[in-house]
Amino acid sequence: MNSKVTVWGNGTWGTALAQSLARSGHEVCLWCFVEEEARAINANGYNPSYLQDFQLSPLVHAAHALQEAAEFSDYWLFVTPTQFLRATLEKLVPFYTSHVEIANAAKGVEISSLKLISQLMEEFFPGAAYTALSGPSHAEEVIRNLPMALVSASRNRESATLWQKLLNRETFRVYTNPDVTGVEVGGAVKNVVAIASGLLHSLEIGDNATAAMVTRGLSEITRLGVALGGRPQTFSGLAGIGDLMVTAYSRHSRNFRLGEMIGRGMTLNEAAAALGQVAEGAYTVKAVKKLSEKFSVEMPISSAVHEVLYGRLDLKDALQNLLTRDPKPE
Ligand SMILES: NC(=O)C1=CN([C@@H]2O[C@H](COP(=O)(O)OP(=O)(O)OC[C@H]3O[C@@H](n4cnc5c(N)ncnc54)[C@H](O)[C@@H]3O)[C@@H](O)[C@H]2O)C=CC1
Ligand SMILES: O=C(CO)COP(=O)(O)O
Repeated sequence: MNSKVTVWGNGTWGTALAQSLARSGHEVCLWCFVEEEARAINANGYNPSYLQDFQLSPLVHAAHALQEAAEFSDYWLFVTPTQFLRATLEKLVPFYTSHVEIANAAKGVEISSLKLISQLMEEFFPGAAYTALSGPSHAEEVIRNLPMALVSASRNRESATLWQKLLNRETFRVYTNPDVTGVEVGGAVKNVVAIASGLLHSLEIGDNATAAMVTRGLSEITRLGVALGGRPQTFSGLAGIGDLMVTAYSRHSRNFRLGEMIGRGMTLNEAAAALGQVAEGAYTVKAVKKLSEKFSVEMPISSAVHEVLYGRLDLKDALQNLLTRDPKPE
């Protein structure tokens, strides 16, 4: 089926997803927060700000006007950074109709409300069909059409299957999953562990230490996910360990690179500016800290990342604290 899809967000991931949808023959309206970027994409056929080296399919066109993008299609795919999503959704309420199928491919937890993205969508579009798309998927590889796989998670099987059909191709494999909460927690919190991985990398303390930290990181992601209602098995799937691996071990990862830069001496603000792209883990960690307190979930790695980024704890002291915790069963 060839359809029309609106992609809300022309950052690195939105641009790669738009191109991927066009490769499957879908017509795409790529909504741009910045008006000049929409103009430049339509004039030159590539995104001047993200993935500049890649010519976009003629099936992709850009729009800045919310109404134009909203009325273009009944398939709305959000790729807006999480902390900006509320302001975007507020403006879209007047254009929403019950025909619209909503999907989201951004990863994070809203700091102000501690809501997952599915809960934010429910706040603005009560009862809407909603699907979370998540898994190991660096945009830099997707835009080059290299093979990957992700999860289409919805409580409504028809919606999960609909997005699977829209997106699935040989190089873009899509698996359905009913566990929206688990998939969203996995995608959001792995970014915090990826920052920890970058921090450890800067200390050059070895692969063993990173493997141990990432594995214990998966434990705390799972603990939080299950406390919020997710299924344990989701965390051993693509949206759990799969995404954790690709983010904690890849040079493409914004979160890994942010952690590495901070570990080498930059402040958070300096590292974020040098990155020039969103590293969601730096925001999600604030929400995770509050959630872990609210649900009494022990999350020592996330807590250490929070202290290093926002507290006064030196990285080496944070590591020392982790290494000297009381021994316990796995
Ligand atoms: N880059 C990647 O490979 C992947 C990213 N993601 C997730 O996708 C989401 C977007 O990430 P990227 O595309 O990498 O970000 P990016 O940093 O490349 O782009 C950020 C986008 O946000 C827009 N923006 C800036 N201020 C805004 C505002 N106030 N309101 C609305 N939009 C605003 C920018 O114009 C730009 O389009 C994040 O949640 C990220 O975790 C998920 C999978 C892969
Ligand atoms: O979510 C991602 C890959 O699946 C991208 O992670 P980064 O934002 O750290 O690059």
